[in-house]
Amino acid sequence: MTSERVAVESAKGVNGLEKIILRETRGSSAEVYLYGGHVTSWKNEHGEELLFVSSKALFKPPKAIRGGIPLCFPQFSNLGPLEQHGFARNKFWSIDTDPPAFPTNSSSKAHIDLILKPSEEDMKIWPHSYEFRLRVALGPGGDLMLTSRIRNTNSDGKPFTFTFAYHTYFSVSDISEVRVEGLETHDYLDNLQNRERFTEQGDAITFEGEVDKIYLCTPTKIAIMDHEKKRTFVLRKDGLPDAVVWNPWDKKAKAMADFGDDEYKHVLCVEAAAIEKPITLKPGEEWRGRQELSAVPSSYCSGQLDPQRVLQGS
Ligand SMILES: O=P(O)(O)OC[C@H]1O[C@@H](O)[C@H](O)[C@@H](O)[C@@H]1O
Repeated sequence: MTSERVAVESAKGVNGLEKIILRETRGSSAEVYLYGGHVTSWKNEHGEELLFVSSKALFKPPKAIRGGIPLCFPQFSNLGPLEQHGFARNKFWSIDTDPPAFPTNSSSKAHIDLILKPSEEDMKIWPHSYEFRLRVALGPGGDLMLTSRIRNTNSDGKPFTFTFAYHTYFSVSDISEVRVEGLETHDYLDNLQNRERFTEQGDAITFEGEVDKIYLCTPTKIAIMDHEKKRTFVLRKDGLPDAVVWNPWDKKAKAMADFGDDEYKHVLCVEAAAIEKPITLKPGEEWRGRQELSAVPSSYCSGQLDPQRVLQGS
């Protein structure tokens, strides 16, 4: 059927890297690179890009792509012996042609299933056998849904432990006009202060400088309000108690070779994550972590929008 072909298409991306394009009938789209199992584009039905990818992103293994949605697994940041953010984001994933049934009753044709399994070389670095299945799906309204299923397939009876994050780079008009609702009053570990624990004060989070915080035990819904664009991103998550908020600001931006000097103004990372309490799986056990993003027009102007309605609405 033609509609089937339009919904999921394979194409060559930057530097000839293979990518999958998902299209929904109303016009929204998404792109996923097999390199990293990495979502690099999410556009609404008007063709507007909702994710940030740096103009300096390299698209060259072994460097992870700067922007979109890198997957941090099996280690978030440098919280362990592995390379920063683990290795899933710089491995080549495969298309999973026969994924086990999904419990979600998504009717969307615009989805792709990817799988990552370790090679013998990989097992020298992390001596565990696993199957990491990722489903990327576009809902009828243009929502972007990512579901990760990670299974321990060790045959030596050993459990393994990991931390995880969907390192989502949201495209924003001007970081100083953005506020995040849903994390206020929550405890966080401040990566800029030796991961010391603090409690967030105030009504909402706004940005005036570098931020790198791991919010703990956060609600399932977080709103990112872009006043200038009159757009609100709603992040819904399941199985992912923590939420990282990161913006490198000017100094760190300049220090990153694959990030433009002024690009920090147009990006905010809010990352659904499982960090504080690492996940342990025994052989045969599976963990699931889901992140769903939607972008809704917001008419926030002089307090017109009640953020609670955004957070509590369906
Ligand atoms: O440059 P990387 O490895 O992609 O990491 C970017 C940032 O990712 C964030 O998630 C971390 O909290 C930051 O500490 C880190 O700097």
